[in-house]
Amino acid sequence: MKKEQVVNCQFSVWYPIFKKHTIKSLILPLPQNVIDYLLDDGTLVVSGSDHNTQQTHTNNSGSDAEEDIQWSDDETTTTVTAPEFPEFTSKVLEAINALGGRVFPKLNWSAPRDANWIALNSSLQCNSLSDIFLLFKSSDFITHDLTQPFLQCSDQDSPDPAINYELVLRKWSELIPGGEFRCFVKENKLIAISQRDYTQYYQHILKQEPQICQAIQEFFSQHIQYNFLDEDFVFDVYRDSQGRVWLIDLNPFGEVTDSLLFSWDELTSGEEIAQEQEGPAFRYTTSEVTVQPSPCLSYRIPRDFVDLSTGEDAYKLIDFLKLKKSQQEESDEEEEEENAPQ
Ligand SMILES: Nc1ncnc2c1ncn2[C@@H]1O[C@H](COP(=O)(O)OP(=O)(O)OP(=O)(O)O)[C@@H](O)[C@H]1O
Repeated sequence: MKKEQVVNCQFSVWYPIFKKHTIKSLILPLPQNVIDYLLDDGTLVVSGSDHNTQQTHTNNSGSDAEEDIQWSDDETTTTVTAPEFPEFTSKVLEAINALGGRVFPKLNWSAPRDANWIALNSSLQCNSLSDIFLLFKSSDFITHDLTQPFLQCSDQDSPDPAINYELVLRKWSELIPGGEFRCFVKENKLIAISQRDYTQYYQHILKQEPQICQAIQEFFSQHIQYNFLDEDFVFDVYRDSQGRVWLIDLNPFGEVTDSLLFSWDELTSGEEIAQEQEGPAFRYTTSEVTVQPSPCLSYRIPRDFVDLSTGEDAYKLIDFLKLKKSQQEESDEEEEEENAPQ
């Protein structure tokens, strides 16, 4: 996979080409000070002038954003005032309103799928900039977009293309995971289709396999084939309850994209897949037995920590601070004992 393929798969590159066949979205340039804020991992802060800007945190952040921190009387806590971006905030709110009040946020390539557990509603649905910041600041996928988008490219000797970072806001749509499929295109030929949410068994896929496969093939040949900048790429689709197919996302054809129920070896060599049938190979989970844990589970931390960090359960925070205090007292006592004359 070449750097150019990654560049071509940015949202702002493919969206204008396939606008009619995908979910309505708006693209906002990301100012440098917002990028810096997203990359500053000193504090996990709920921010934005659209919400309360003050949060109390335990003092373990090591942040160097000194103007943002005021020491409180109690030395175990600091009051953190999130930086504000008034102009950007109003543009984002305007865009959210234009999209119906609820949005799905992404950067140039990725959505913060690994961070949905931290949101109060455990979802990527956002209605304010602070919702978006909380997800973005908690997501390794977003950090990857910002810091190393060309990590897995084969042409490492060539200079990295310049990237203009963008906040993508998509109209929130209730997508049923069983309707999502990932399609692999090599030399402008649709070679493979995989159920996207492969950790679950969906009976309707088993029952409607020929219809699903045909609908996706038609969608590809009518709207996608030969219209994209590369001849090798991966696209994600959603088949709605009326059988209509929508484009959800476009990804590079290579290791950086999850091959789901295929392997990149098979997809690149094409041998095993070609043997199966004339059209694309279609794979889906066929029984409960093969159901696997969700791939994003490893990104989670215990719910207690989430409640603490979001202040959802005030009593947990109080218990936590009490615990810290008693631990401190214990260690002070131990120190005193150690230092005591023999
Ligand atoms: N507009 C939307 N409203 C609600 N949910 C959405 C929307 N767009 C996408 N999703 C959900 O979020 C998931 C991830 O979306 P998307 O493919 O855009 O993210 P991504 O980070 O590019 O993922 P990947 O890295 O797997 O390509 C989709 O599978 C879908 O379930």
